[in-house]
Formats: sequence, structure tokens, C-alpha cells
Amino acid sequence: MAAPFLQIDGVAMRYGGVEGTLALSGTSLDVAEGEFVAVVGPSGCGKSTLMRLVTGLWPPTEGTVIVDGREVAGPLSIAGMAFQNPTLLPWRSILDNVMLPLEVVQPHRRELRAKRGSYERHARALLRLVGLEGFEAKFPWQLSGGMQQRASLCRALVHDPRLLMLDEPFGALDVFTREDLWDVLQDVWLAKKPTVVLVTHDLKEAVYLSDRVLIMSARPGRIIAERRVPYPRPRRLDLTYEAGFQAIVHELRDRISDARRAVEASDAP
Ligand SMILES: Nc1ncnc2c1ncn2[C@@H]1O[C@H](COP(=O)(O)OP(=O)(O)OP(=O)(O)O)[C@@H](O)[C@H]1O
Repeated sequence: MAAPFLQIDGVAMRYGGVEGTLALSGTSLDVAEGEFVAVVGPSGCGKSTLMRLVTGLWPPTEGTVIVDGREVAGPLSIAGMAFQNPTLLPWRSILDNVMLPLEVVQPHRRELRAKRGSYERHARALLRLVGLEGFEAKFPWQLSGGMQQRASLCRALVHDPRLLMLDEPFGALDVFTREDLWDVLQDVWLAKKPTVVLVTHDLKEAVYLSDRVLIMSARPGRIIAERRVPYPRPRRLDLTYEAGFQAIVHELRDRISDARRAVEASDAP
């Protein structure tokens, strides 16, 4: 069997030195190349911390993170990232923000001068896909929060990353836009098959989009259970109204409630 594309082994993360907050402890998980996994868990259990370790933004206090056979030792260039609070650069237009990874990540950086026309067409096509046609020349502050979030998703996708790390990318969107973007993401995944890790509080989103949902314990977080999602793709929104789908969502909700209760019991005097 091929080695997993992403391998997290015995990872712990403590912020702020020995007396600091233990965010993760004994966290292990494997993700196969081209797999789409969702990570869910109680608030504050360390989901964003996990994303930071995988993308090399922080080193773990203990354990190892391996991506594509190499231990992560710094910011990872093969990853595309999108977070709940879009961090678009205010002095760049939307199109220039979306094109930013092409100026940074090889081989695109090398090829940008020669291929600028086709790169720009690709960026414009992504913006069209998420409903931002006509806003390419605007600046982030001229767009609503939800529109900025859509632009940030385009920026995460523009360099066709092999690993896509998404931390609540649809969190601030209204339900209709969110569901539209689920299908945009599904289409991109079907077309390019990147390995995706999606952190979300929305259990319906987790089940609709992923092959496997990983459930984290309360802080210090670790993976305590997983649920495979059996539905073939492309999935359509009608699926979310089916009894079997809703049963999976309820099962996940119960597991997270149990994890939260376990913590409340251990906090009791
Ligand atoms: N930079 C930091 N410095 C100190 N503590 C931090 C830092 N970032 C996160 N923490 C702490 O680590 C723990 C886990 O935080 P993290 O943001 O990873 O959780 P989360 O599961 O993503 O939370 P949420 O579901 O609320 O988004 C929390 O107790 C948080 O306060």
C-alpha cells in the first residue's frame, strides 16, 4: 500500500512554554493522496493548531508531521490555504491577490513572466466560478466579507496545490452562498484530486464534502474517532435531506457532545 500523503504521528503542541496551553496531545492521523477529510470537534480543541502544524507555520512540541514523504520543517509551498478570516492584501486588487501564490510558489514563480496571460485567464476563470466576475479590479475593502472569503478560496486554488488546507473557509457566509461554494469545491476536487483537509463546525458540510470525517476530543485535542462517508460523487444537495445522510450528521453531533461532556465532567470539582 502506498505511504499516506499526510502523516501526523504522536504530535503535541504547547503554546507559551512549559506552563503554557497544551493545545494538542498524542495526535496521530494519516491521509491518503487525493483523499478529502474533514476535521470536526468541540470549540478550542486544537483544530486550527493542527492546520498550522501541517502547513509548517508552527513546529510541533513533540512528534512529526510528514507531507509527501518529507518531514515538515517550515512553510509548505505545495499547500494552498484558506482561513475563516480572509487575509487579502488591502493594497492589491482582487485579481492580484488571487495571483499572489503564482508569484511565490515554484515552478509558477519561474514561469510567471512567460505565462502571465494564461495564469491570469485561470485566475479570472476561478473568480467567475465563485461569482466574482466584474470585481477583479476592485480592492478587498470594496467587497463584502463573504466576497472576500470567496476571493480567498480562489487564491488557495490558483496554483493547483497538491494539498489544500481549509480552516472554516465558508464560516462567515450565508447558507446559500455556502452551499454554492460546496459544489465549487467539489468540482475542483473532482477535476484535480488534491488532498484536502477541511476544518469545519458545520457537520452537514463535513459529511457532504468529505470521504472521511475525523472527530477530535476536547483540548488537548487528538483524533478519537472517524466516520467514513459512503456516498459516491458528484453529490448533490438533495442528498443532505436523505435520512441516511442526516443519520450520519446526528451520529457525529452525538460524538462531539460526548467529547464536550467528558471535559465538563473532568472540570467538575
Ligand atoms: N498563538 C497562540 N498562543 C497561545 N495559545 C493559543 C494560540 N493559538 C491557540 N491557542 C490556544 O490553543 C487552544 C486550541 O486553539 P485552536 O485555535 O487550535 O482551537 P480550534 O479547535 O481551532 O478552536 P475553534 O473551534 O474555536 O476555532 C485554545 O485553548 C487556544 O486558546
